[in-house]
Amino acid sequence: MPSTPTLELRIGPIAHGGHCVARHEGRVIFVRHAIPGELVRARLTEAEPEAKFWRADVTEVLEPSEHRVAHFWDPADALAHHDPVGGAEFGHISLGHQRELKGRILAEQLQRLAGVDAQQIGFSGVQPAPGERDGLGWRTRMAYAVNGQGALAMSAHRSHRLTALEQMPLAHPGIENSGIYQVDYSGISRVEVAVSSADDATVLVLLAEAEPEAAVRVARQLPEALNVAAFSQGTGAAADGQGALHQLRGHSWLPETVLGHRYRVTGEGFWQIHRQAATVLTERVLELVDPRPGQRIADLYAGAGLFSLPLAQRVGAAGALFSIEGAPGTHRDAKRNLRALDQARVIRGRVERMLRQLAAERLDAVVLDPPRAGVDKKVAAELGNSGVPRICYVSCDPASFARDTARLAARGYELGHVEVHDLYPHTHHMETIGLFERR
Ligand SMILES: C[S@@+](CC[C@H](N)C(=O)[O-])C[C@H]1O[C@@H](n2cnc3c(N)ncnc32)[C@H](O)[C@@H]1O
Repeated sequence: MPSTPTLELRIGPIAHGGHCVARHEGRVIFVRHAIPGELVRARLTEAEPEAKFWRADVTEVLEPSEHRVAHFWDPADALAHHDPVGGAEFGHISLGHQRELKGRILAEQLQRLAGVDAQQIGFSGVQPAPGERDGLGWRTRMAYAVNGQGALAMSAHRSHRLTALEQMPLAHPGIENSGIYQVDYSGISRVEVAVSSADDATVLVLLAEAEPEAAVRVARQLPEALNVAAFSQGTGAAADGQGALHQLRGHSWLPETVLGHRYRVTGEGFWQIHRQAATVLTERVLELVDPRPGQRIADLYAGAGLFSLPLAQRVGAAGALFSIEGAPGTHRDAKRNLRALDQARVIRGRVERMLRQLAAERLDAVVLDPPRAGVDKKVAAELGNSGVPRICYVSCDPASFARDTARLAARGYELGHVEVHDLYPHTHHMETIGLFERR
């Protein structure tokens, strides 16, 4: 029985961050595992008397939404467990309605933070990945905690409580069938697993923050076919990438192929998570930016060069492509991935510091794909002052995207087109692409 109090709540609108808004005696309560319109009983998880808002998790549904479905994964089912694991927090909502809610979140954020009416600029709803049926098996990258018994585990939302796992239905079958769940990971802090979407089979296991003897012992237990490396993060910020990778078996990188272009991605380096994301996003960026021979384009937060490579190819030898990435390992991948193209200038550094250097380059377009936090104020201001005719902004967070839309608008850039792709089914995440043109 729960020791914390429960409340009966009528669920209001969906909000950014995967929860719905409800009110109790005038106070806002952010409720997880609910659907707008439902009447639920919810357990308070954060309820400081003086706090402006509280948090709660649904424990019982008194009046279900017509869009409620049985959760596909028991450990994440809030109706079955008090501390459901995170990572599939929309699994109780039909896939179609998940997309409807994500579209509402984007529209609300754009309206509230940037004063933009999404419908007026042609926003036509959230698009599923091509061929999507059940929203399962899409994650080509997984990160697991390790519990006290050495088993792969995940934590509940805003909690350190771990649940041991024997499967994760959102993970790519190449990961699920690789034999990783049957191993004792004692002595390892975190396990990251990635599968190549080029062949759906090559798997790399990264043992993070591992005691050296433990890493060797675990590598011996893992099936022979798997590539294994030990990884230590170091102390720097992600973009400064002070991590060190130590190869234990096979390669410490994965091959990827997107629209006929071949890439190599180092274990700890960034790559899109959904098995189709790299293709979907590259196709859309190319269509929106429409690069022409001789043009000069910058790809900021470029990762391993996913967009840089086809952009460089399209601008051709008479053009120039500037690919800027902060993490050293990922930058090295980009250098290697773009080495055949003389027009590609692959620059390592933080965008905040490098953008000024591009000011004299008379750019025709900028593509940017920052981390969840979006671009910082200074980057938005410099981009806004750059005079570049078009900016294609790829974003994994609708709130920072809307905030940056307002910042760019203040410098004369109008959001003329926005689209959202459901590249994180059964979670509240989404991928937004916006095209800004200079007024
Ligand atoms: C969302 S990923 C996009 C990568 C690439 N566009 C792709 O789709 O594969 C963001 C990238 O920005 C890098 N990054 C984060 N902060 C940065 C910064 N301040 N300056 C430069 N790169 C940064 C990360 O290392 C990561 O590779």
